Amino acid sequence: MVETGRKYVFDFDSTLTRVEALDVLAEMTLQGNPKRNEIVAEIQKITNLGIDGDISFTESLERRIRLLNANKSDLEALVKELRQKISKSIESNKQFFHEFSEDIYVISCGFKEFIDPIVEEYNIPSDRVYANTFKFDADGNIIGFDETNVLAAHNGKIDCLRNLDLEGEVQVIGDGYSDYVMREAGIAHKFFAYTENVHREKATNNADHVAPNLDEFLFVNDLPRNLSYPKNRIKILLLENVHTAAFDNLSEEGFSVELIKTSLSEDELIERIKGVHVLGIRSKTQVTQKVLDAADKLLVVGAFCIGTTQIDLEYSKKKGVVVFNAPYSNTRSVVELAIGQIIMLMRSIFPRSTEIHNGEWNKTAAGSQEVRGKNLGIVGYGNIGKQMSVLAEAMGMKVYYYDVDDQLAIGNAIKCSTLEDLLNVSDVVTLHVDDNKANKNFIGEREINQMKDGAKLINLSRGFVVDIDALASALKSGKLGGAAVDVYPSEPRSNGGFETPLQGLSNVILTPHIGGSTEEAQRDIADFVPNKIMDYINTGNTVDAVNFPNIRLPKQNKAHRFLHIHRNVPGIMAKINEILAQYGLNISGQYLSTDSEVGYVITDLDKEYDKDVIKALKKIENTIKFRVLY
Ligand SMILES: NC(=O)c1ccc[n+]([C@@H]2O[C@H](COP(=O)([O-])OP(=O)(O)OC[C@H]3O[C@@H](n4cnc5c(N)ncnc54)[C@H](O)[C@@H]3O)[C@@H](O)[C@H]2O)c1
Ligand SMILES: O=C(O)[C@H](O)COP(=O)(O)O
Repeated sequence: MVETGRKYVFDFDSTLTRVEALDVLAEMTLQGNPKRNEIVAEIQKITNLGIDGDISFTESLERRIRLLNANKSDLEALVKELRQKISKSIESNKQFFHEFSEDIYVISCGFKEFIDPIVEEYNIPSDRVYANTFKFDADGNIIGFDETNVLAAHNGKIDCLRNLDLEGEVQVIGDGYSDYVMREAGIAHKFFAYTENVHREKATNNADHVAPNLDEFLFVNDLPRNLSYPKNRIKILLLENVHTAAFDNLSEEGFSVELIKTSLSEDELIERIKGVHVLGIRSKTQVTQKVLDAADKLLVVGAFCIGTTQIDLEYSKKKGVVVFNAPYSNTRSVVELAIGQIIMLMRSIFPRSTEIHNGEWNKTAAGSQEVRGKNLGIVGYGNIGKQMSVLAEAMGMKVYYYDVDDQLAIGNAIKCSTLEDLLNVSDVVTLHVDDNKANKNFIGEREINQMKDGAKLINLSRGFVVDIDALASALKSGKLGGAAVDVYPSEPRSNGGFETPLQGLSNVILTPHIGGSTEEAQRDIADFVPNKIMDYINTGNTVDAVNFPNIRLPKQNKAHRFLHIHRNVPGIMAKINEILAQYGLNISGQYLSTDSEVGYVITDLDKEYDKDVIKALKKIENTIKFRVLY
């Protein structure tokens, strides 16, 4: 970073601090006043009218001071309060204010009495703070302001800056009308609309650049900063109506997030993925090779669900794109639905309910049985299968399970060594195998014929697992006594029309892939997946990534972190370390995790180093991705 000869002119209220100081003062002085809320609202209204230029600033100041009813003794408490209200990204970038102190000015229509003590801590001395001053009476009451000060007049900042006659490029950073007019009048060279605390259209519409925080301002100017890359520059695209809490979590972290209600087709996604750093999807969106090739900035795919076969995991890895999912958040929701379905199917509740809807009373015990003592066959004894086992036993069912992996029996469940054994014995078969494509048509005509006559089949796993035509025939012929189906070989991308051969069949419960769609599950996923995403973006952690070498990194402590993803071919590690040694870097930690395809090396090092090392590391043959974090 180079000394630029620029001058930086900061506004105070709602820029350096998150608040308008006079509003805070009003809140304090009017405590106990029965009309407090009314007066505070009036003061805020007048503040905004002044900031937006709808009334003259002098008028706004006069009117507010009249309503304030403040005393000199209140100012100490105000300063104390303002110290707690420094803008977040200003506070985290103190280094900039210290290093560039000589070039930083504050020009504010606020008052030196409270600005000076605040900005002093940011190395800005009183003689570089241009602001109004109060007038007090003999008892210390604030009765007005120094009217001869240029800043007390309408558009006073223009005159103030003109009088300063600063050399070099002058950049103004502020949130309001009075700031951008300095640029408009030609006294400042650039105006940065600062939107970390308030977003004023008049300011943003007239800005040379909108800075959602100081990180952005420092990044654009290549100035020393606390963050390697401003978070607002990280674009996140969330599809398939993921819970809005995910949007809130990621936006609050400072990322730029877009939420789309539906899934997108491959072509649409290819169009939208450009410039996107993080893609959030559920089970419908196909992240194919073509999509990944079009993704020029993609770092992470977050599957806001359990299944991940909709994502080309191997190709993502080759591209250095890390994939996370939510392996447990909706487990319980699926299990509860399946339990409900077992009872509904065994009691033939849906046919009885449909009859009544059609105006028919059919009280009968035919085809209605208790679940107590019946055999439940669980196919796929993973997270969902095991919870099913516990709840079904609690209802008095006898549980049998079959899994391709060696799974430990929970409770009194009985392990079957073949699928056929399980199918032969079960009154209800429930499928919870994973979404592995090898499970296509895993349950077909042959397997259905191995089931007991009149048995029920439940599929909440994946649509392709069951040959749906074979299932429809078995239901029509009476071989099976009922089915509950939540997933289909082909599902629409958004809500609307849908057809399946299972429609209209008796004792068949059809649901639109809602096994995991409960408020609780979606809310939990909306915390779980964003946390994984943020951890990877902010620190490089890949714990729980489904396609990538997992690594839990220690906290970065005043260090810069190099993240190097490469194809796992011999000699890369040696090359990385050769370059680090060549540039004489002081390494405080190095971590490596590999699988057969990729290697992920993380190096923590002292802040001071020759930045050319980055170019050299990026040039190493077989490098897939490289990032610097601080
Ligand atoms: N309907 C929904 O809304 C919904 C919600 C959540 C999960 N799911 C689906 O439920 C399924 C299970 O989820 P989970 O979290 O329990 O997964 P999991 O990975 O924990 O368990 C799957 C189990 O199936 C076993 N398995 C795989 N293929 C098998 C086969 N051919 N025969 C026998 N066992 C086999 C695996 O060994 C594993 O133990 C997944 O397909 C998931 O996508 C659907
Ligand atoms: O994989 C899953 O978790 C389920 O199939 C749920 O998927 P969804 O979030 O698209 O409903």
